[in-house]
Amino acid sequence: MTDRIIVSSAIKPFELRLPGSKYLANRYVVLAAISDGTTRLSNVPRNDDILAALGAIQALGAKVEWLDQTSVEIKGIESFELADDVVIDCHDSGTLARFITALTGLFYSSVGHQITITGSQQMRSRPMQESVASLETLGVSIESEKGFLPIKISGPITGGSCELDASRSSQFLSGLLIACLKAEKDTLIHLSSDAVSESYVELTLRAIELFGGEVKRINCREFFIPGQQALVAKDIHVAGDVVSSSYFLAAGLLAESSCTVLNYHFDSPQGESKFPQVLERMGAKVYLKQDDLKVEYDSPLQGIDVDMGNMPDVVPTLAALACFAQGETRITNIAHLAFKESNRIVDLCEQLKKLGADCEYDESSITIRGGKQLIADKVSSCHDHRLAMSLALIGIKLKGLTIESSEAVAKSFPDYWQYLEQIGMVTELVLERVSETVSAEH
Ligand SMILES: O=C(O)C1=C[C@@H](OP(=O)(O)O)[C@@H](O)[C@H](O)C1
Ligand SMILES: C=C(OP(=O)(O)O)C(=O)O
Repeated sequence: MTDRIIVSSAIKPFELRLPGSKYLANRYVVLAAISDGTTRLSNVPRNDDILAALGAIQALGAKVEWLDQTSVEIKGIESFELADDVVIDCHDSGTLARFITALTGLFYSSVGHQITITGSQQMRSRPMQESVASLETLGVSIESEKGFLPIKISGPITGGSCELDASRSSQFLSGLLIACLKAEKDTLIHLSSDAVSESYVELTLRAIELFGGEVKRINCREFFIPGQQALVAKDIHVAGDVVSSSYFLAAGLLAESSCTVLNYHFDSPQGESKFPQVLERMGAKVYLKQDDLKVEYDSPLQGIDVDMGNMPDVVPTLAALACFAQGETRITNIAHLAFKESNRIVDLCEQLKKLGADCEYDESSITIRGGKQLIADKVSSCHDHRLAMSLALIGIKLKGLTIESSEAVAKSFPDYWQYLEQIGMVTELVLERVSETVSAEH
């Protein structure tokens, strides 16, 4: 556990290019694993989630080779017949857990080999029941304790039709859409209610299309997936991560300066790619310059009422900004944030309150009244990378703020603190705590 203190901040107008999108990389990695031939991915974010995803497909028989720091070659899996027992560790990645659980449903064994899927303690308490139930309907055998990881799984996915509940996470649907491309027969998925984070389903459908796969979206609740499809390996440059961009756009505004993100992924279907429009509503000036995005401070930010159902991962970024906006910010339609790495409604607000923020919440919304004088104190990331990165932004206005468990950023953005340094923030590890831990261990 490492505490990090925000020592100082002197942010001038800056520009930067962000690492590749973990959202796209997660999809490309699993699709490459079930494609014929060798996929080459460049601009791959080398974070804990993506390293775990590459480890997972490797355990299933894909060949993975790094060509340089950010380029990787993936040769697809040749046989879905298990030659041995396999254990897959998803670490903290919800996306991987849901995608790989569906994918491993394709594997079978005539001699009783099984795949065990596990994850960190945090991941073992996040929902998996929906994936388990729909896979069982499609012919897969699963052993688990009430549907949580670790689970033992043996396929194959025969296909047919299934109901799926995607009201807590769209990842259950995305995983199933990908895996069923290779099912023995055609599959019809019927959603029992609308999917949350719906834009991520579109992200998945686009990625499937890129690899030559076909899914027919009959209507917003029904998907038809022809079985036994042959996917084609691709060469892909992974576009920049729109959620990682949000921290720097917010940093520029808090510093009353400007941020230019080079090669911003404007045409991404991911909801969070529209975060600049939210900032514009708060009073920021937003410019599109060919492939680049510039967000500039103009006048004090204003609180807004905003439905963030399709932008779940930038809610903590918005909450940090809202603390310094004039008036009230109401963030609605976010009940599914309770099932992230932390409970991003309760945990986020409780940390903000520690600093004296005027913040309240219920099961599907957060309200923050900005402009309250905050006190530099210790807040915890609750081992949630997005809380660590967003809470650190408050340090731009509040020197001496300390983030406990700051190492959580490794999940999606291991170089985050170095990036902050590049734009003019000085942060330091609080060594006392590290030595306390060491002496406590001896
Ligand atoms: O499919 C994906 O890549 C993701 C979907 C979203 O999750 P939910 O659908 O659970 O909201 C998002 O919050 C998560 O970070 C990544
Ligand atoms: C929720 C997230 O990821 P996952 O669900 O894949 O753990 C995230 O990156 O904010």
